[in-house]
Order: sequence, then C-alpha cells, then structure tokens
Amino acid sequence: MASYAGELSTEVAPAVRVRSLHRSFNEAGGVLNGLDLDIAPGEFVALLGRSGSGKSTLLRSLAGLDRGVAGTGVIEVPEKVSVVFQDSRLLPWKRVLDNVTLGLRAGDAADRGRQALAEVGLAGREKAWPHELSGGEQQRASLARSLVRDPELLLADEPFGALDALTRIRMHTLLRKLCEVHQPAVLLVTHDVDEAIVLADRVIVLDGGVVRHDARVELDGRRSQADPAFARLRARLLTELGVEDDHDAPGRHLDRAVERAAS
Ligand SMILES: Nc1ncnc2c1ncn2[C@@H]1O[C@H](COP(=O)(O)OP(=O)(O)OP(=O)(O)O)[C@@H](O)[C@H]1O
Repeated sequence: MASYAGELSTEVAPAVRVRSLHRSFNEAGGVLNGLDLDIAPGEFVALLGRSGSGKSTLLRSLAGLDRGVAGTGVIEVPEKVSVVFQDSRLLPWKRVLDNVTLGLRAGDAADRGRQALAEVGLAGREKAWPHELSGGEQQRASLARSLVRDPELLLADEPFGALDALTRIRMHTLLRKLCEVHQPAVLLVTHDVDEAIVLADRVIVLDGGVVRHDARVELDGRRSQADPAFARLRARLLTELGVEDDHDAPGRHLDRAVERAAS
C-alpha cells in the first residue's frame, strides 16, 4: 500500500486523519484493527470492502455516531461534517425545504435552502412532503440538506444503493458536479466498484480491519467503462475484494446499455 500519510505531510494538513483506530463490538475480535487513513481537503475517497469488513463502522466513527462502542485511536475531522445514508432520513412531517434547513439558525437559512434545492434539481419542490418525492428525489433532498451546511467533510454510506441503475448514474453526475463546486473532502462507502472508480480520486479497500489497498484513480474526463484503464483498475479492485471480474455477467450488459442511453 502506498504511504499516503507520508506524501501529504509537507503539503497541506489532511482534512481527515485517523491513526491506529481500533473498534470492537464484543470479545470475539476487532472490527477495526489499527486503521490509519488520511484524506486531503477536497479529496474524494471511495471505500470498498467485503460485507462486514467494517466500512460503516469506520464511517460512523468519523461521524461521531459510535458512542458506546469500545475502541482506541486518533480521529481528527473538520468542524463541519455532513452525513448521507442509503435512506434519505427526511422527516415525514416536515416539508422538503424545512427538512433541508432543519437546525440552521442563520437568518438566510430559507434562501440557502432554496438555493441548495435548486442545485440538486429540486427547484419548485420546496413545499412538497417527502412522500411526494421519488426515491431519487429524496436522495437529492438529502444531498441538499448536507450541502446547505457547507461541509468540509461529506460522509456517505451507500447513498445510491437503493436507486435504480439509471437514477444512480444521474446521481453520480450530480454528486461530481456538487463536489466540484463545494469541494468537500468525501468518504463514500459503496459496494459498487464501478461507482467507486467513476466518482473517486482514490479508492481504498478495507480488509482485516485495516486499509489493505489504496489506489489513486488516474483516469481523465468521462471515466468510461469502455476505457481499458478503467477495466484494469476494476479487475485489480475486484481481485482485492476476492471476486472474479465477470465481463459477461448480465449486470455488466445492463450497465453498458444504461451508460449508452445516458450519454
Ligand atoms: N451495533 C453493533 N453491534 C454488534 N456488532 C456490530 C454492530 N454494528 C456492526 N457490527 C458488526 O461489525 C462488523 C462490521 O460491520 P459494518 O456494518 O461496519 O460492516 P460493513 O463493511 O459496513 O458491512 P456491509 O457492507 O454488509 O454493510 C460486522 O460483523 C457487524 O456484524
């Protein structure tokens, strides 16, 4: 694994610094076993790992949502952290704009909320109730709620996992655009290797409670699945995950068809 911490040390202070992080839920063994991780300001890191490898545990630790869990280690995160989950977690009894601005005290909260909703393509839906939005629209509102807080760190736990393939691709485009504008550091937990490569500057693989693999994504522009470099990185990551890369699997054909339709 590349020593990422060393590369950063003389440049800028990392937005996220984790050292020797241990977490365990019972005596049976640790989930995180001395994990080290740096994320630079504005850097987009995707986190892959087998089911149960501790991805959500790491994300929840960074979000401060792990109270009561045994563990040691150093966690340094910026002051302003936003979290997006697989379900939008919008409050059903509040209208969309009120969900987005919930807890904001600034006098211009409503204006900022409207602007955030416009950025995610939900202008005009401010007064809608969450149940009146589609799944994709609910996740857009959830992104707006995060971005209105102008986070220095965005933590996302499989935010597109419940969406259909076409909506997911649209959300990828939206998230990339929002990240270009707002430049938060991002840690995205995903099971989808292609999603990781399409979105991230760096992809890390968690295994045995530590970062086992750390790959910079050196692809320019559109990051097409048809690019041989994309395929090579996918194959390498799938090997790290202990999975065969099956180019002929039905899902791959669907992905390619959806990509063609979206381009
Ligand atoms: N609150 C909890 N109490 C007890 N064990 C837990 C708790 N939360 C997670 N675990 C255990 O910790 C391990 C790591 O879980 P975690 O949810 O972090 O994995 P993950 O990589 O995000 O998995 P998945 O990809 O399936 O979502 C699992 O074995 C899980 O059973």
